[in-house]
Amino acid sequence: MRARRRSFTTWPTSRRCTCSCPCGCDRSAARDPATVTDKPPQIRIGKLTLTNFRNYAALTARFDNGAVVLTGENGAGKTNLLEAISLFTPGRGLRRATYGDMTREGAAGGFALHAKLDWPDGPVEIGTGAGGAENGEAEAGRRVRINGAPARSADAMQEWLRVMWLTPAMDGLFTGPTADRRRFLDRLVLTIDPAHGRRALAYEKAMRGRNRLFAENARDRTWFAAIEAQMAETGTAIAAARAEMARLLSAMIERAPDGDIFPRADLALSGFVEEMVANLPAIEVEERFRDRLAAERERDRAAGRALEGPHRADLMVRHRPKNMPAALSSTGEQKALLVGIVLSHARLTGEMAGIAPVLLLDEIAAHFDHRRRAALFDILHDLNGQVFMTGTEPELFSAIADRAQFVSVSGGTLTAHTPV
Ligand SMILES: Nc1ncnc2c1ncn2[C@@H]1O[C@H](COP(=O)(O)OP(=O)(O)OP(=O)(O)O)[C@@H](O)[C@H]1O
Repeated sequence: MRARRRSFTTWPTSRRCTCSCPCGCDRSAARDPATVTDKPPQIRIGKLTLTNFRNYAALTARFDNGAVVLTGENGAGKTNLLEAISLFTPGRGLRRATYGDMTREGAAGGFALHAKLDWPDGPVEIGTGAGGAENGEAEAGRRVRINGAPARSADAMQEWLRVMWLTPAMDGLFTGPTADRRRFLDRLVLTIDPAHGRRALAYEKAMRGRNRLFAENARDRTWFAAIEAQMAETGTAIAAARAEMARLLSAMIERAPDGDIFPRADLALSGFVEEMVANLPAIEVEERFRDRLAAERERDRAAGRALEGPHRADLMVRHRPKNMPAALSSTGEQKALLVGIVLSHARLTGEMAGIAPVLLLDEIAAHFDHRRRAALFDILHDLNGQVFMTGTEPELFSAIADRAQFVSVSGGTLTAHTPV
């Protein structure tokens, strides 16, 4: 299978993704073009194994359908299962918890997760795990294996699987702190462009270095200039990637066939660097950002941190039909808006990464009436990606009774059951 690839065209060539992934770089030459279809292929998690993860001591689950409905009482372990799947991407998963918290209470040695992916040209095995701190040592970091061989970083998983999620904790995204929207935006970027995580880490490292110099009351101009050049370079790349994502996603939202069910969103970015990126070549943005950091060094010294930069950017969303900020929309409208963004992003991922993403939709059905639920299930089916949905009552999913695998979750075990 040859992954269909498109690159983020506005980035400077030197900052384009250079990893071996299907996001716009040189991967997949060995794949068979004969299997290319109009829709991106569904990459399905066929088998999932959890060891000492949250309330699962040892679980092996098999999924034989593109739509999986997980139902069970509160506290049964539905979200824990989604969280486990969200760890087949870089980062700390959908709860952003510590590895210690993810490890089953009382278990020594951390947790382990394993997924067998059904790729069109054969199975791919991904294993990941973390934790296992002993004698008060720092928690051990994340380990990743692909087809049995250790991977250099968690980024490697993105070559084989793209995962995006929507959880009830994100219901307040438009009204909550800027940091949550920024994180959401970065997750949207990362799902399509695996290099984004490395850029963010490099920027944060440089910024922490500068903050440390402030804390030590250092005044070495050469040292500051070197760190600020790093911040400017990586910060501009971050802002450019975000701006490109906003542009591509907006174009996809425009094309969305379901705009009347899930209202179209207008997206914009605010932030010192993000706003420059929209109007100037990257090289000039980088220079201006570097100059600004130097010029505002004393202001930042007084604050103990950088007061401007991509770490302060915001994603601004408007409800187009209502022509008002998303934050002023009703709870249901905000949820519909967010679902619309995630669906358009899933389409974009399919087009750009060449594989349909796995979607994790926690308690997705609860907010919507029957008509919207039925429409959502049709759209998800059409997207062709594997989707895991949770809910306390199977009745909420009656509209896909004949198209989904229904699984009942209880106390760390899974049982297949017949839909109602
Ligand atoms: N590290 C851990 N070890 C053991 N159990 C844990 C751990 N972390 C969380 N749990 C337990 O996992 C259980 C299931 O949580 P989960 O959030 O998956 O439930 P849920 O089925 O999604 O429920 P709800 O419908 O209320 O959202 C909780 O009872 C919680 O106490």
